[in-house]
Amino acid sequence: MADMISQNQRVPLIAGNWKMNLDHLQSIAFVQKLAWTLKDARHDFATAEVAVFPPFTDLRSVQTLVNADDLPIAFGGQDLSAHDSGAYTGEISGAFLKALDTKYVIVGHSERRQYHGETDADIAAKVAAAHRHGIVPIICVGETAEDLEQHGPSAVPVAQLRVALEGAATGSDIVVAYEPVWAIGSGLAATSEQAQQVCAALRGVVAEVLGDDVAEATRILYGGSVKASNIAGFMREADVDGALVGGASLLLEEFASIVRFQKHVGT
Ligand SMILES: O=C[C@H](O)COP(=O)(O)O
Repeated sequence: MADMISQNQRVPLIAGNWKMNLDHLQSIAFVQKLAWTLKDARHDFATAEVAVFPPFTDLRSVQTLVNADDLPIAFGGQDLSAHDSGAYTGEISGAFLKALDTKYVIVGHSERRQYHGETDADIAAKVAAAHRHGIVPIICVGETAEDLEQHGPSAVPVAQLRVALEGAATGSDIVVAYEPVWAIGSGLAATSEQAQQVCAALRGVVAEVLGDDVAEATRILYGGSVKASNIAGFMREADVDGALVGGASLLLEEFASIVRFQKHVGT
């Protein structure tokens, strides 16, 4: 069946990373309004999956709401520990995230690399931890402005992904997010052509490490100053299967508009 899988069969994922914004009460209001807005707009969730990534302290509230109202919105953690339990003050285990029904976890976000000194090896260990607990890691990679100048657009993200995939368990799902650091929160998004070039190279790494079938089925997202006004260009690209959205994921109407831009699936 491998040759039957095409990029058109990858259901796009629009993921909203709230970073350190919205407390547990605000998270309930936001998710409820997002669900209403998408329902009013008759959003077809089969054509674009929606996920939010609240702070850890919000996850139980979001889970309770999503489960009680049976909302078609996935949620995940912004990070997890490489360890399963023990004396690791401040860390959150994949087991705890799984117990709250989290489907995804962001791993290796550039803010974790920059402010918490996470290395590629740490990130590989976190990918392994996510898979141990049945959580899909969204593996973030991306180059800084200096990397771009010195090595071009693909070299650093490709090298980062190669190491991160050392932690991936055979047969377990992954999502990759290409987030050029210079585009995050800067208002200066990559062009859709730049995103396509790097996402295609990243798909090549997935193929090399995990095989062609996995590469064909893996969603690769673009992140960095995504807005309702530029999502269409990214989604037209063959190797871009959605977006990891930061600032715009906190703006209800803006985020709903990004979600509603649908790539045609199964055509
Ligand atoms: O995780 C999301 C990214 O860091 C992108 O953030 P941004 O959309 O605010 O540029």
